[in-house]
Amino acid sequence: MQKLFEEVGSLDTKCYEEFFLSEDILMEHAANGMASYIRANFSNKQTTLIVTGSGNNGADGIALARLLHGEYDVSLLYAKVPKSQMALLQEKRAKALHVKQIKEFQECDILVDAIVGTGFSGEFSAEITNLLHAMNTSRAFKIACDVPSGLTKSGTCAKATFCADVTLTMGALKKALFLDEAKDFLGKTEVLDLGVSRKLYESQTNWYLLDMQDLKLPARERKNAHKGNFGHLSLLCGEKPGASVMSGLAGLKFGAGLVTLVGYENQQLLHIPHSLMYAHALPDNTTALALGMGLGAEFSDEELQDFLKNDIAMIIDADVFSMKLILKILSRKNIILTPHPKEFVSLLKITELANISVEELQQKRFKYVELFCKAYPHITLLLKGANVIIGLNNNFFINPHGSAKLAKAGSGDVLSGLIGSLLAQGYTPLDAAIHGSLAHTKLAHNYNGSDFSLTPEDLIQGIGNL
Ligand SMILES: NC(=O)C1=CN([C@@H]2O[C@H](COP(=O)(O)OP(=O)(O)OC[C@H]3O[C@@H](n4cnc5c(N)ncnc54)[C@H](O)[C@@H]3O)[C@@H](O)[C@H]2O)[C@@H](O)CC1
Ligand SMILES: Nc1ncnc2c1ncn2[C@@H]1O[C@H](COP(=O)(O)OP(=O)(O)O)[C@@H](O)[C@H]1O
Ligand SMILES: [K+]
Repeated sequence: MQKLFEEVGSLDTKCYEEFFLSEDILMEHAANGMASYIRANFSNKQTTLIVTGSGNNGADGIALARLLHGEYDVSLLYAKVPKSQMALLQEKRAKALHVKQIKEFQECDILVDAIVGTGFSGEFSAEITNLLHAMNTSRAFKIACDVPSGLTKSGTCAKATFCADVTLTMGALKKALFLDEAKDFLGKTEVLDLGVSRKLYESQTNWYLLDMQDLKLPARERKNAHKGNFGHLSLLCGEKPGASVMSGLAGLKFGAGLVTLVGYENQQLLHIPHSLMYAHALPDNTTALALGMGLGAEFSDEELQDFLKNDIAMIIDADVFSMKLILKILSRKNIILTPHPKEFVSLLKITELANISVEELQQKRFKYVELFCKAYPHITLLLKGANVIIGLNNNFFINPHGSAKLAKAGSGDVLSGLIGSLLAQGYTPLDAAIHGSLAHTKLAHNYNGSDFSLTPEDLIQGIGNL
């Protein structure tokens, strides 16, 4: 798990005030980190172009050009002339060493974007927009210095944004890098030290980035065990039974000892897989209940209220986010909600926390997750998306490991089954959400068919190889 920060200016200040480091030292380390990356990954026969802006991001780029000069065929292109004190100083040094400067974009092997960093706001001029277009269509390997130029602090992207293969970010990871919109521009990320180790540079935070290695699979350590030791997951089976069947199969495969679909009174099912049980009432030994997936309006309000009255741990998804009865359980401790953005917008409206569009939510995902978790501090919330956010009270976790392979109906049903299974097996709601989500994204990652072809059945099949 890695720490995430809203801003790193205060961390830089700590370096100046507590560790007596200067801005120059920090910048030299930033540039050196980028130079080391280039040396480790590319031969000095490859041409490098560094495109710089007027602020300190540009200054990082000019310092990098100086470090590589004499060793690599490196050119500097000023998208904007140096303006900040550090940029002017770096320009002076580069000039003294006769670092090559060019006036127009040229093809190269390694392209470094140091136009703007965390100081960017608004949109670029037509000139920089055109330049970014040329950079983005270049065949070069693309490196973003600190952040891809065009990404703002809040995580939204300018109309023209640099599209990096790798983002070498300074000091610590910024939250803005992990908003859904940034995912197409970021490439891989690496953190560069700024003259002190990352551990010392970083301070307290309540936002974390999940690593794939954090995944804790359900362990079957007990030898003298029976199915009753691994929980009983029950799932409401409604209008679209396929959804709960997929959840149920995922739950069984992920280790729940028993899985039962609970249908409504007049339900007529053609067939359900033989490994799932079927009932019309909630089995007494249920240890976790999953509801919402394909639910529809088949159960009456009274029936649903009876289910919700149970004190059992629950994972709630899909259709329930448009029902007012959800308000009755939001003070409970053992509940996980797993809305996608549209469902979360509905939940925010029902709870009267906000009346916003999906677009606004997507631009301010962090803010609205924090708002909900503050209002309902016992609920574990998992907001789906390209980067999943999981929140409980004042702690937040981002899972960035998913991919567009998962953008298909039924992926979310499998996720509900994975989380429900862990909940049934005794994981806390927060752990069930974190590890269920990590397993879900690992399943997509492990799938070796073509990206467009992943189905919920493939995800379920893959559980056996986790
Ligand atoms: N101590 C420090 O300040 C350190 C800073 N570092 C680097 O400095 C960066 C932050 O530097 P700055 O605060 O100077 O900010 P930036 O370099 O990100 O950008 C600010 C500059 O960009 C221009 N700008 C802003 N919006 C623009 C727009 N829409 N179109 C065109 N130009 C625009 C501004 O006029 C200003 O000159 C970080 O991202 C990082 O790369 C690192 O070297 C580490 C140390
Ligand atoms: N582009 C993407 N990148 C990563 N994960 C994605 C992407 N698109 C969808 N997902 C994941 O797939 C799942 C989709 O769930 P959901 O929208 O509820 O679908 P359904 O209800 O049809 O199963 C979520 O876990 C979501 O985070
Ligand atoms: K940049």
